[in-house]
Amino acid sequence: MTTASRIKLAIAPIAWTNDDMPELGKENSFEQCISEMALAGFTGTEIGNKYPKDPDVLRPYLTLRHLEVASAWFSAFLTTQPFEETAGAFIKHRDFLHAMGAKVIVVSEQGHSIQGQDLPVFTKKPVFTEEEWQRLTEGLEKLGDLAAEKGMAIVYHHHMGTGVQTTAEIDRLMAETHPDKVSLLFDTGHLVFSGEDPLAIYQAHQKRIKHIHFKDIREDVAKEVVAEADSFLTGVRKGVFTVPGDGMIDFKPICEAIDASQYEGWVVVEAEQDPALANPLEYAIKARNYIKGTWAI
Ligand SMILES: O=C1C[C@@H](O)[C@H](O)[C@@H](O)C1=O
Ligand SMILES: [Co+2]
Repeated sequence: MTTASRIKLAIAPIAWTNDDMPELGKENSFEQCISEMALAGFTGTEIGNKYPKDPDVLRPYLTLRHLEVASAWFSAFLTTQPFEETAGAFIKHRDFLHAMGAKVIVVSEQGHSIQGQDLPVFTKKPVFTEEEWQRLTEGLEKLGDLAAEKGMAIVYHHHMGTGVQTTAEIDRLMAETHPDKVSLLFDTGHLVFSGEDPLAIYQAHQKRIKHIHFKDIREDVAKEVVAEADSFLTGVRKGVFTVPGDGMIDFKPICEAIDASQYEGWVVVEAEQDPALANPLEYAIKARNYIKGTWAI
């Protein structure tokens, strides 16, 4: 199989309207966002806060633009709330994604997360206790069972400012969950921002990786976030993330590793930055051109 027949390219709406900071891009409409995704040459999208919540309303908007739903983010609170609360919200999210034809569900543990708080992201990230690790791994396996009821899989999103951010934390999560129940999302931007080696992580966990986010890092801004003890969201506002090809990450060896693993699924360009400073259509085209030039897709 060729790269182009194994991999589909999507883009996340977070560059147009930011769910973590809805004031960023509030002027950008839903239809502008999805039209510009299609115009830039993408065939998939994730879900943003301006998207219609009813699958029957959303579907025709996307079909008109030849866009599919790749997946969407789900915040779990397995370490801080009774399982039933996360499960109830998860089932609604799963059923929405299933109705939209998605195969994977992005899950991130937000119990104790500081990603939305005004705290230094490098020094105040949570570290789970043994009991929290157990609640997390058992809860994720149960979410994996719920996903499997619909023929879907959960893909865990390691993330800055959370209890699963570093290489050791990702390794532990993978070691302590069953491969048939919990898969992994590989996000280049979060790994490099955290100081991890994305290629090594890809190679270590390639059999578990079922969803990919491509974002690049502006190295000078990443250094400033450390030096000034900035929060995650301050880093985003300052422009730590950008599209592939516009930052410090060498995507060529990563694309080669993805090819070598015969990965089948979505690669989602996800580069949240202030749309008033980085025009979303311009950056979407920049990302599409860079990927075309680096990879045979
Ligand atoms: O996948 C993601 C979803 C966002 O809401 C998040 O904060 C971002 O950084 C990300 O990687
Ligand atoms: Co991501």
